[in-house]
Amino acid sequence: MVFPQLLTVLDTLKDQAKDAVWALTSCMCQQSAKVKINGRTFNIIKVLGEGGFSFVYLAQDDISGRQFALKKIRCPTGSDAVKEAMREVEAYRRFKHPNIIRILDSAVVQDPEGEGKIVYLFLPLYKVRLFFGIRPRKGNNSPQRGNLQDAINTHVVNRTHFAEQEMIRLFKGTCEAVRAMHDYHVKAGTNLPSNSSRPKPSSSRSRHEDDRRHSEDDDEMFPHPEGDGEDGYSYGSAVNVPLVTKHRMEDEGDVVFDGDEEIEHIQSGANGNAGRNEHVPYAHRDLKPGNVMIADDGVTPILMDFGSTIRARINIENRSQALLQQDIAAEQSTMAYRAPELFDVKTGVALDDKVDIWSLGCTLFALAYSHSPFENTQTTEQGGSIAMAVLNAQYKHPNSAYSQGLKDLIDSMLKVNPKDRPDIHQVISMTDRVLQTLM
Ligand SMILES: Nc1ncnc2c1ncn2[C@@H]1O[C@H](COP(=O)(O)OP(=O)(O)OP(=O)(O)O)[C@@H](O)[C@H]1O
Repeated sequence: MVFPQLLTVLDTLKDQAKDAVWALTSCMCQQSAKVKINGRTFNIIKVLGEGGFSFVYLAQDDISGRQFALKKIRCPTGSDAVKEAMREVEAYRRFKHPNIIRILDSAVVQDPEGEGKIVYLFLPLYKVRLFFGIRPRKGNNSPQRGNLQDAINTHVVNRTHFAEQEMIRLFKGTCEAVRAMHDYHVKAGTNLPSNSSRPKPSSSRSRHEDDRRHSEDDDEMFPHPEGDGEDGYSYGSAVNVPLVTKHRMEDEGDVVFDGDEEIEHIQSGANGNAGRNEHVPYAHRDLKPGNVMIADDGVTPILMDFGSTIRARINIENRSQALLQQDIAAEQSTMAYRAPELFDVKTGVALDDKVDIWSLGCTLFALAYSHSPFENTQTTEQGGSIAMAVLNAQYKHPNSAYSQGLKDLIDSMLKVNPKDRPDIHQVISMTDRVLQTLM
């Protein structure tokens, strides 16, 4: 059955190409493309970024002039892509923290150019000041902007590097965002769906390809466009656009989109534990410099991109569950930052939030030395795979002026056995200690 899969790949590529051409032509012709959502018109000023399954645009409300980052996720017909996108929306809503990006609004519309749907996420805009992809040299008073990967790239081009204190502060803010996820609590007595109902993707298929195999029956899961009280944006009541379906999302924690087959309405206090909070850790699962924005103040890191976020604790009881988790990780977590236990998922173990600690170790290493510890290693340069380097924790610190405390902190997170890694609280304490030695 090569042909249906091939057609699906071609369809996905065609969709991506359409977005790219649209973005390019609107840029070159100096005229702004427009998108109409819920009766409101938004001018698309430019492309801010492109991910595996989405484009992020700078969009401006025609009437108020207010600007947003508008993330557009194309969801082909007959797929689970909408559910996946809604899971991302739900994750954005779930975590409220100064170092975590908040979602202002979301909408699901019929794709005017195809049979599928489009999920739009309205996010606060973080300004990126780039000159052909390169931020200006330090010393010209322009604050750090873009994401941490942009900052790393700028350092590479300018042959500079982060000052240790600055780097540690950015890292600590990122860790505090991660702590909010690992420490997530829900009201007692809630019925939490399991992660295990997720359909089995194949590592040889893209998310969209795989999605096509599932029936489209989840329109009622779409969210109601919502404003947020604290200077968030609201569509108001005008609804004269192809907003295909909408669904009121309850307050935080009430509706969960974790299982593909289930939406569970959580009943607080149902088992008599009302008043106590239950610890339900979430893992980001794709921590890397490219997923941490630097806020407009130039110093506050903001964690974003919750497309891979999942409840952290997953018991692996049999081989098929192990392969499923391996496939999900292969599809959704960036290889050079992915924990070893996700490359080779073992039966009879539990995956947990320590996968993020490994990625934090890789992230801090990348801030210090411009690349993940498992890129540009002797193993990979000699043709060995990143996976082999990761599974053996094969890396070494390049020569640098960074403190031994910083190097020890990185090493503590890059332990092959997750149990040997510190938890996020310990990482933050260790980070504080390194910071103190620098002041
Ligand atoms: N709020 C924002 N303000 C400014 N730029 C943003 C914003 N959100 C995203 N971007 C830009 O768009 C890029 C892609 O965003 P994001 O990581 O959310 O997309 P994605 O499709 O999930 O990506 P990936 O495939 O890497 O996981 C970011 O790296 C960033 O450069």
